[in-house]
Amino acid sequence: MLCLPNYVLRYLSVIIINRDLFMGSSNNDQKLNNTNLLRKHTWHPETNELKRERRSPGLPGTLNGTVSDTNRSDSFRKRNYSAGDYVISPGANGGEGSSLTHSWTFQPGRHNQGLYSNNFREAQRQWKRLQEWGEVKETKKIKKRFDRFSGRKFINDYEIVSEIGRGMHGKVKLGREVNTKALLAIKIIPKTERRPKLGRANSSSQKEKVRREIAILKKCIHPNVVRLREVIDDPNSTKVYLVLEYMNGGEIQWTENQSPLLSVEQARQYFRDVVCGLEYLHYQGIIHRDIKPANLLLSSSTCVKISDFGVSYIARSGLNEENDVELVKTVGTPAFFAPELCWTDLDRPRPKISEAIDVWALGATLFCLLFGRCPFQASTEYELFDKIVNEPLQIPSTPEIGEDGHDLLNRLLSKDPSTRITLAEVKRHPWTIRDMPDYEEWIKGTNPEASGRVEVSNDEVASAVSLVGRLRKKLSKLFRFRRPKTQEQEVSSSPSDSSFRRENDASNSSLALSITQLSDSFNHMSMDKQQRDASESEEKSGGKGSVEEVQHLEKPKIDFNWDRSPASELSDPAEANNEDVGDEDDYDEESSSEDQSPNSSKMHSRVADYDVYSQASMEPNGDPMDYSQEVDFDLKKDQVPMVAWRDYERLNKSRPGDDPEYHSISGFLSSNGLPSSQTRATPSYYFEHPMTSSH
Ligand SMILES: Nc1ncnc2c1ncn2[C@@H]1O[C@H](COP(=O)(O)OP(=O)(O)OP(=O)(O)O)[C@@H](O)[C@H]1O
Repeated sequence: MLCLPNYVLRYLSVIIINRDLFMGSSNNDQKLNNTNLLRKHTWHPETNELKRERRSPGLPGTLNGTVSDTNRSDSFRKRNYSAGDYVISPGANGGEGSSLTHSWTFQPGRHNQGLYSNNFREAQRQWKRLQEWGEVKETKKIKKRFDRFSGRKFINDYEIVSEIGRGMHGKVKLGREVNTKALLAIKIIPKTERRPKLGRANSSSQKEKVRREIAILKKCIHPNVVRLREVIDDPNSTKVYLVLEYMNGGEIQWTENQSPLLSVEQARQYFRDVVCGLEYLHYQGIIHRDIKPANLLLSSSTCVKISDFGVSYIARSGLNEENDVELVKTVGTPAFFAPELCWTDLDRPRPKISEAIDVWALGATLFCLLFGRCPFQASTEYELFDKIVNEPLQIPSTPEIGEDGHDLLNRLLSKDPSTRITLAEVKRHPWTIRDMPDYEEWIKGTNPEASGRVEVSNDEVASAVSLVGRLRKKLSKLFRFRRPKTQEQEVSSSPSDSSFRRENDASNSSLALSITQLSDSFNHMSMDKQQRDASESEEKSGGKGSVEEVQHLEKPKIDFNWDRSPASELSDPAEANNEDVGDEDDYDEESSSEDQSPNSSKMHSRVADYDVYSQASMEPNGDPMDYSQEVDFDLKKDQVPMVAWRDYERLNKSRPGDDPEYHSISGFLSSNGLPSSQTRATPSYYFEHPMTSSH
């Protein structure tokens, strides 16, 4: 009989089992299932469309049974529909309000190979490729470009493809390296918190967070730690750009209505990866302090990597010798806090805080992955802390994790950090190594000592990000909003104005104007609202004081100064179609290095951008729109209608109803014939339109 090697047999069985995936099927239902089986899908409420999600398929074979969906609520639909790693769309067979019932039995597919044969080797192969990146690249200059014909946006060597997600402090974009076409994640973090909000870190802690994250990522190079490729930190920019390895599986999806989404085998596999990453970090003297499923990202080979080092602790002289007060700070996520962090008992000494807090959080994370809920739950933080410290751990009976599973969880979630299991012990625990063909090889291959120790010094943390000087910030704002001089502005002066002059160059009259112009611009932005408020308060008070306020806020005259076409301004002909642009939403915050010259004609287009936004983009109630989160890029003169159109569409969508203002814009743009990126109307057309010029 013909003897075939094991791997060939495995591939053959995968092909036979999944023949419909490979050969197609005439049955529509089957096709639907197959499509859904290949990728996780997300329902997009705005378009009522199913879209393929960035997340890679997980490990088939995790769910046997029926998944049904019958007239689920809207809020439920907005979340991903998940069934194991597969998603059923409510819109797939009929759109809004339809019901859909599907059942199937999963079969092991090609993605389960890693699971049974240990994905460690694949992860290592992938890791080798990443190592070709070498040292983290540090770039001190940022150049942003927008190709108006294709609508493509670029930051240095990367094209911005889409947005992956947003965190508390920044956002993450999917980027594509222009030369290699490799996908990367670009994390954009403000160097300082712009508008500190209640419950948000203040400016200095934000700076510290960014610095720590960069300093750690620069040094920590490990297959289970998200890899940093480049830091783009332009001193003239208020943001820092971290170019990271793209984790196309996204965050681990582990729960739906408090039910687990992962099989025990998947949870175990992910757990092993986190143990390796964490062991490496501890070896390097780093306590992560925020281990939880949301900070664990999946790569294409379903290898899990630790991310988000914003609250990590960096020991100066090895973890064992430290007993820093810094460690006592309760940073991280309460549900994953170790008992020693929740200590409220004044009669008993608080146990020493060490890297064991990460081991607890790892236990809590494993609990989440296995059972779809946190080990301790409460409605208030106080109650939660009390439970974490005093309540015995209850391990659910399903799914069945065996005695060794119970033992491991009990030891990970030991209330006393001195008896808590260590990571070295975890790696040899029977539950961890179950199913591993050669666990000794794994333990040897993942020994952190092999990678050598790196040190992250305080100096490195302190110098991880260049700060934007106050002066620079002022200048960048000034040039962004600077508008052509008027006689009135020439003679105006204010205390801030003169102090600014003293600080810099008294002879520079154009700079002397700047603060007035700047504040004028800001006033202009909020003018309509203030006018309304002022007249309201005048009405209420019946007095005259508020009238002065209104007069003070008189609308500045719009004067476009676009003698030259943007393309002709570019010195490099190759760049003729690629204009320099601000970042997606940093339009009102920063300009790139080359825009700093007051003589730059790009500056004028920025002035125009501002005016366009302040005029064209009011909320229907008259409030100026907050473009800090919305603007995709700076406008140039012939893009104005296009952006306005897009805004119209967006507003109109989100506000159905009859708003004449927006319908008027719509009519105007449609009559212009090309309500798309091809529109070639100029801003003057736009402002001559009776509706828009009436503002
Ligand atoms: N390298 C990456 N590859 C793919 N997705 C990523 C990557 N880094 C972050 N993400 C995703 O981008 C989103 C935002 O990430 P970010 O770290 O800014 O937010 P966060 O995890 O909520 O952090 P924070 O606690 O700082 O707010 C998250 O959904 C995260 O999963």
